[in-house]
Amino acid sequence: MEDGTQHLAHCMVDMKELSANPEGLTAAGVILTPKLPQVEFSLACNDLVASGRDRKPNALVQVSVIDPHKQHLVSHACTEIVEANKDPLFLTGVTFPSEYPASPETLVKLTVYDAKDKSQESVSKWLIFFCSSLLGSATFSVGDLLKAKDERLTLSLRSSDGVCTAGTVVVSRLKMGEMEEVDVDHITTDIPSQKCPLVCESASHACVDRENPLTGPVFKNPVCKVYRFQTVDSKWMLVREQMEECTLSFSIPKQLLSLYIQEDMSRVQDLRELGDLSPHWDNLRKEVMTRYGETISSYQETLAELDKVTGRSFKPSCCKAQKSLEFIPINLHTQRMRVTCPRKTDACYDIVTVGAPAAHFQGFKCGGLQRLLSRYEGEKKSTAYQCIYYSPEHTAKAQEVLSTMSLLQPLITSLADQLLQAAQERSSTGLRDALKSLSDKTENLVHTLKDELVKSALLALHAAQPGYVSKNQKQTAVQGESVSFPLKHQDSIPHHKEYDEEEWDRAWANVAKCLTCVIAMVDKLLEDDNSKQEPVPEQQLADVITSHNLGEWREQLCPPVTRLKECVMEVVEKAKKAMTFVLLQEAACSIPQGFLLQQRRDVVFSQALAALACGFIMKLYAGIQDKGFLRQLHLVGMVAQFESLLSTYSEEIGMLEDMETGISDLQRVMFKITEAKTDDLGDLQPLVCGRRDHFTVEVPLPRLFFQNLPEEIKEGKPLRVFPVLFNVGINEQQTIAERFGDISLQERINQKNFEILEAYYKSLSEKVPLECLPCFQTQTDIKELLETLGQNVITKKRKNVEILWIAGTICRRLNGIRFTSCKSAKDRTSMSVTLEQCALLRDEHQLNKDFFIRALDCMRREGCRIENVQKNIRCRKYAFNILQLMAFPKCYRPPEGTYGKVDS
Ligand SMILES: O=P(O)(O)O[C@H]1[C@H](O)[C@@H](O)[C@H](O)[C@H](O)[C@@H]1OP(=O)(O)O
Repeated sequence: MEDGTQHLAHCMVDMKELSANPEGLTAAGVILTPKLPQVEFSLACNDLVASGRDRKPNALVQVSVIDPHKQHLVSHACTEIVEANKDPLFLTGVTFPSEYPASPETLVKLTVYDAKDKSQESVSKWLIFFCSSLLGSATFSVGDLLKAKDERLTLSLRSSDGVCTAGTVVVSRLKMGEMEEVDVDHITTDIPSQKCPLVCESASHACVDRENPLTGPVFKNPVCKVYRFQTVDSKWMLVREQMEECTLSFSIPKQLLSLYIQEDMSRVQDLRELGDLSPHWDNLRKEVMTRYGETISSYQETLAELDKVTGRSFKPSCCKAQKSLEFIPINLHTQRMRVTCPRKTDACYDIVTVGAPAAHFQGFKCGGLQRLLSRYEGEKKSTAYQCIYYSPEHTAKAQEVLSTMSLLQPLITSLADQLLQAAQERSSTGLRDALKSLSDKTENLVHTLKDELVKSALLALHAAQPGYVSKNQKQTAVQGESVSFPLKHQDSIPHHKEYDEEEWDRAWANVAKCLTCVIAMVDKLLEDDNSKQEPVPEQQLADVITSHNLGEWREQLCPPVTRLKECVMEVVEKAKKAMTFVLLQEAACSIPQGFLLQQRRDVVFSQALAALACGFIMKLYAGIQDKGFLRQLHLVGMVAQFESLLSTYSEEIGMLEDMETGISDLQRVMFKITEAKTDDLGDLQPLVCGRRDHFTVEVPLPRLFFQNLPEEIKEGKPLRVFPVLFNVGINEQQTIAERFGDISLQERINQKNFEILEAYYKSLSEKVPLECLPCFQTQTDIKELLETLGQNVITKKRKNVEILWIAGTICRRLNGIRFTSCKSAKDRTSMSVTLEQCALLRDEHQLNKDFFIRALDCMRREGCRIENVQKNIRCRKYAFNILQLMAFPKCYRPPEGTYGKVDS
């Protein structure tokens, strides 16, 4: 028998081997299907003989693979312990993912142990082998199983001396998606709820993959687990968990960092272009530029560090406070539960798990973003003695005006050129079309420029130039706010002429006038063209000919179009300076705090966006053939529901405050679907563009999939997401918060996000027929669920996890993206994900109630989440102690033996 250390070592080798072929993808073409697990089987034993005569064994099977090259055993999987049963039937199955180099020759060794007594469960699973006695073992090849009748093998278990038979082990192949209804009582057991191990019969040997073929180029290193559980009517359901990493963990933050750098560099450039400023403003500008420079070089350093990281696609929890990785989300994984039930189509339930998007490196001593930002706004207002105070709304408006102008100006120029091109070609339709677009865009621009903020900022900028003296030497009013800094007349500098307040109105009105001239000219040309086509008397015909001789269309149209372009250029330049001046105020009065806060916000947003993009793509791939879903997506958008289990005590308050802002900032994100140039992996990577106030994530799809999308999506319609966050703390810290502290943060978050969710549902039901939503067995009306949620968020009830359950259910019913989070998405998150999975099996797949706790324990003991813990801390134990667990709601407590102190 191998000792525990060997088991552990083998297990780690195993993990390495599993990730050896990280891509798991076939070559280019329409590739996106990683090969799915092909060989999966369940185990049961019969007639086991325990050492003590009167005892029935507590059996577990340890599954090892004999490595043909190295000729040694590699631990592969382990079942749960079935207590006091000589004919145990194990719920945890065995799977060989396609990445595992299994072949028909692969030899599998099954070793059955007797865990003696229940107290042994309090030690780690891997140590159980130390204190267990070996009952017997059997070996078979994968080929034997595939060839066997009904793909089932019954093998004799040999005792350690190889002489006696210690019972039998039954190996039954499992096939997802190929389950027939089978009568299940040809193996007798002592426990009525444990019947036949035969859960799957297939008509054909070919494993048909009924999952969506598009599983994606961004998901990596799958970990799979299979189980079988009994339904209320004594049938068997087959369940597979698949957990994957996401390459977006790194690629989105890296793209964002480049965009932040680019944005800040262009801010610096804009500030330079403000021209001469009086010494006071010039000094502030220099200081602000220095700060931008510091941010830029810090981000460049981080980016360089990240570029050095290769081959990793997740950040383990132990690196959460590492500076160079602060933009990377913690422990980001996707998890899919697939369920096969007799006579039913398979169902999949997806969830994204991620550590709280928060500035772990910067720490939480002074709280998190939500608190820091509001405190900072207050302070800024009262201490902005050096500069002009603009409200956050004004600053946001200035950013918006800048973005709009940077989009519209080049567009107007190119539409003006298109108009001239159409004139050159004498194309009436071309002229009309180009004119229509040109008018629309120019009107939009004029509308943007008419904003009072532009006008008042121009006045403020004028006053900030060297030698300015105001009419009455009095403080200048800036849009209802007063300039708290007295603008002094500087004698040494020549005086400006008085500021002409009407000048700006004339400037933007000129743009409108130029457009009117262009429209009039196009009308005239088209009218002339029309009349030329009508039969006309001789004299009039001569006039038409003469008028045409006056010049070609292009020549006639050129002067007003050129004037329009010049006017647009002129106003945009002025407005850009004005808005840059507003942003200078914002930056100047916030030195250094504002810059530090912006960096914190960038960090948190980066983690949140990586998680969101991962969830969006997972959802999109899964729903790519679902017309209702696609319709909902482009007509309204998708809910992204974050469940958080942070406590409102100590440093987790700060985490939650960071998370709240990070998630809310996701409202500034849109998605666009594009057609990939090729099906190569590189061309299928999402692309982020935009700036802090508005980012777009472009998701390329292979041609085949892109072509079948609704026209609106193909045309590049921006797709919205509605992020919502619900938090309920569950641990001992939350107990303290509830007894002696303050849980108002949690209450406020839940209330606010409930309102967002409610508003989303309202708009969804107005725009999309509710038949577009997925069907569920539990057909409680969504409205009713919302009402219950609404009541729960206002009810004072300790650790009211029902809020999370109902919010999660609503999200699934609304076809949204589910996220679960805690500090590191390792321990509490694992409890929640497994609970949610079992609740879905109970509510949607008639899981037998006697199997609920067993299923939950199996998943927590042997499932993907314990592998997640292993990946993070290289130890298979949830980091809870007994005292902590006593404070947990019961259903969040892991089974004995799976938790404890983690040796680092
Ligand atoms: O995954 P988490 O629940 O955030 O992990 C916590 C765990 O809940 C807690 O009991 C333990 O003391 C640690 O703080 C874990 O956080 P880590 O971030 O250290 O994994």
